[in-house]
Amino acid sequence: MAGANLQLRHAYSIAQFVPTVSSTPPPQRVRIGISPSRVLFCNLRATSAAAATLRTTRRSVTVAASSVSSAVDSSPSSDSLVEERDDTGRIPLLEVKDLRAVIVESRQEILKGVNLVVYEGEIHAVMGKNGSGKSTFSKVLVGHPDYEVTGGSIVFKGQNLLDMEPEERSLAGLFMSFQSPVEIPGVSNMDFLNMAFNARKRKLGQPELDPIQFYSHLVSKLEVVNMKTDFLNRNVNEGFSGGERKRNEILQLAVLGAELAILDEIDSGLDVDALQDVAKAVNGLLTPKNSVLMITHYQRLLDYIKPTLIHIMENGRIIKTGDNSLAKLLEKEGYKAISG
Ligand SMILES: Nc1ncnc2c1ncn2[C@@H]1O[C@H](COP(=O)(O)OP(=O)(O)OP(=O)(O)O)[C@@H](O)[C@H]1O
Repeated sequence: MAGANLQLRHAYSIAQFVPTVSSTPPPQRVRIGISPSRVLFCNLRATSAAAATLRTTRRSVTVAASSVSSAVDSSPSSDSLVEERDDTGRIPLLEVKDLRAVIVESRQEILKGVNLVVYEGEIHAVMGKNGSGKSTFSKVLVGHPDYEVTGGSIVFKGQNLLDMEPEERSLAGLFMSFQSPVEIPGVSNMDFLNMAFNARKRKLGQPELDPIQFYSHLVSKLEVVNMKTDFLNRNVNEGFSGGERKRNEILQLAVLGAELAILDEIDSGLDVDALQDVAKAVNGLLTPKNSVLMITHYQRLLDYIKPTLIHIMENGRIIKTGDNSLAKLLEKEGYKAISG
């Protein structure tokens, strides 16, 4: 299929990025022509061609790579645990400072000053009531065109993320697993992953793998997520159960790698075995150099993927940060124990 244009009858999560398919509700089915050579990242699912049409969350104001001294909001309720964190000599992977963002169409402000610092090798969990802004925060990080950043800064590996297109963010090492991964009928999982993998290799100036070499690489990753090889021949996410889609997302992460993996509710819809498999896979991908930012509603995920810090988001801000005891408190007493 090399050289042939693929007609992706259902764009992958491009459906969540391409503005021509506007934001309400995010369509699951769009028609888009895409060349294999242009599939740069299956994580952001933005092609070079598609990305050119994206409205980005780029901000006109130049943002200096300013330091963010605390991982928490300046709110008095911030947890002392973070303030006491010894950051000496540590390299921040992600620094978010006073981030504000609105929905492009309605101009409604959703993020109202988010502060967060993630260091290399850390796992951060973001929790919070429905509608508090968790998914919006993660989508703004990857450059979702539904949102416009109106203030603050995001620095990733010392670079101003807000000056980067979604696909550049992906190349820089951001991966996002969406709550509802979409289908791409007509494109096998194997081909899709191979194209995305090679596109990234090309960009990094590294040798590409031919289909046979790539298959060997992929099989080892399948084991990591406990997926059968049958899934490779099936079209991307087509007919996959909710749990299979989540595993497939983690397979993409395993294949492509990322310095910061943003996992939005990877635990939703998973049975206990699948949850353990996915958690094991995520843990297996962790190194002292890469980090995870995961959004979850439940303590059970945190039993398997132990977070360095847990942040509670409320009304578009992080109002509290703490350790695992925060999640346990939530599980026991609900958000009233935190937000009062
Ligand atoms: N594109 C959009 N169009 C309209 N409203 C939006 C859009 N994106 C976010 N919102 C609104 O912003 C608020 C925050 O949504 P978001 O999905 O970030 O919350 P959340 O904390 O992830 O919620 P949940 O836990 O239910 O997944 C919600 O009220 C939501 O309806």
